Amino acid sequence: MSSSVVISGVGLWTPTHSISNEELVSSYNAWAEHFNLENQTAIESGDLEAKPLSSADFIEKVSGIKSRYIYSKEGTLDISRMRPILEARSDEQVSHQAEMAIAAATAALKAANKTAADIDMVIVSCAYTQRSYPAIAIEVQAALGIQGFGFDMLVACSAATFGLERAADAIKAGSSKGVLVINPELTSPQVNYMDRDSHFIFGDVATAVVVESSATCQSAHAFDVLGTKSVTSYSNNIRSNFGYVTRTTDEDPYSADKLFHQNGRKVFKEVCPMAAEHIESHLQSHGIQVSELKRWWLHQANINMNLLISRRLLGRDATLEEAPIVLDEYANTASAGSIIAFAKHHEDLTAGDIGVICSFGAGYSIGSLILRKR
Ligand SMILES: CCCCCCCC(=O)SCCNC(=O)CCNC(=O)[C@H](O)C(C)(C)COP(=O)(O)OP(=O)(O)OC[C@H]1O[C@@H](n2cnc3c(N)ncnc32)[C@H](O)[C@@H]1OP(=O)(O)O
Repeated sequence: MSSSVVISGVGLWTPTHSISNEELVSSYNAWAEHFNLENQTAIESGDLEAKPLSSADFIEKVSGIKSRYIYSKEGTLDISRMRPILEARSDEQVSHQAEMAIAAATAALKAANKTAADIDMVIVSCAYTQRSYPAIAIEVQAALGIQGFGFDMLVACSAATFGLERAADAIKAGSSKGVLVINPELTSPQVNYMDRDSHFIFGDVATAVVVESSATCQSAHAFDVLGTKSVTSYSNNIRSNFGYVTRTTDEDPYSADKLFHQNGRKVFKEVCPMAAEHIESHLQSHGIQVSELKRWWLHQANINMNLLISRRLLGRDATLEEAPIVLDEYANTASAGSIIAFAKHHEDLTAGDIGVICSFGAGYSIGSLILRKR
């Protein structure tokens, strides 16, 4: 029998610190009230807009998010700062993002029953890297003692699925024996905790996946990769203008447009049908009916988006068993969300069960993998 591409292990690293909606809203509202008091005259004369108050009930109702993990909680809720404090590290120390990546990668290797010697390609794939070079992937490669090569790639919310497609292609082509795809999503430095409409959306986490050939697989919970599909379509509705060019344009590097910002309603309206059509056409191209799907490991941006996407395809709401939700605990973790759902909800499937991992978000970018339990 010919060999296939398999996902043989997944690892999840969760930060120890978390912030509940109530804590977050209490800090934001204290900051907003302080801002409004300090700027009372300008607000009363109409020169400045008052900062509106946030609400924990609103957040849970519109997003399904109850809490989020954060790499460093210190400073984030302090109304004189409103951003995390991360200690600066020397060139000789492991970088913050590599530390997260190594923890998730180590867990993935263990789950796959593999060691560093079985891997020859490391992809660090996420929404942001904390520096441009040397690549975080090469730092991780060195720390784990992997021979071969590594590189970073950025595709916002679809970084994990796009990275997995690159890995699957390398295994299929025979150019790699084992690939680690790692998603250290350190989102908190880019969250605008002073923006009522987006302060609640993101959390920090790291996930990692081992991709190899069925010929070398020694895992009890492996999945054949039946197909991969990636699509992008340019949109400004989710954007961050943060970048190395800012130094030369003399703009304020801390201004709101340099942080995550979005037109959430438009994203919701435009991305849901795109993601539903993407999943349907991907399944069709493999002769698989939507009704045959045992599990949907969907991107975790908003519970209502996930319900809408499954409803469009199933004609009813997917159950939590069919389409597990992790964003109540983790919030939106950019590309890692669908992989967290996979990490927490795959061991109960039986041989032959089919599931789909699907990401959707900034770019716009949509990526999917059809998996079958071995
Ligand atoms: C930092 C890391 C970045 C990672 C890379 C990027 C990865 C991604 O692509 S992730 C982003 C993907 N984006 C999405 O999936 C967004 C999809 N959209 C959504 O989830 C929703 O639109 C959501 C939750 C943002 C807002 O929900 P929605 O129902 O559309 O509310 P919205 O229209 O904004 O506001 C409704 C009302 O509540 C108010 N409101 C907004 N925020 C709040 C709040 N926190 N508290 C109270 N009221 C609020 C609004 O002002 C509005 O009032 P009005 O009706 O008077 O204008």
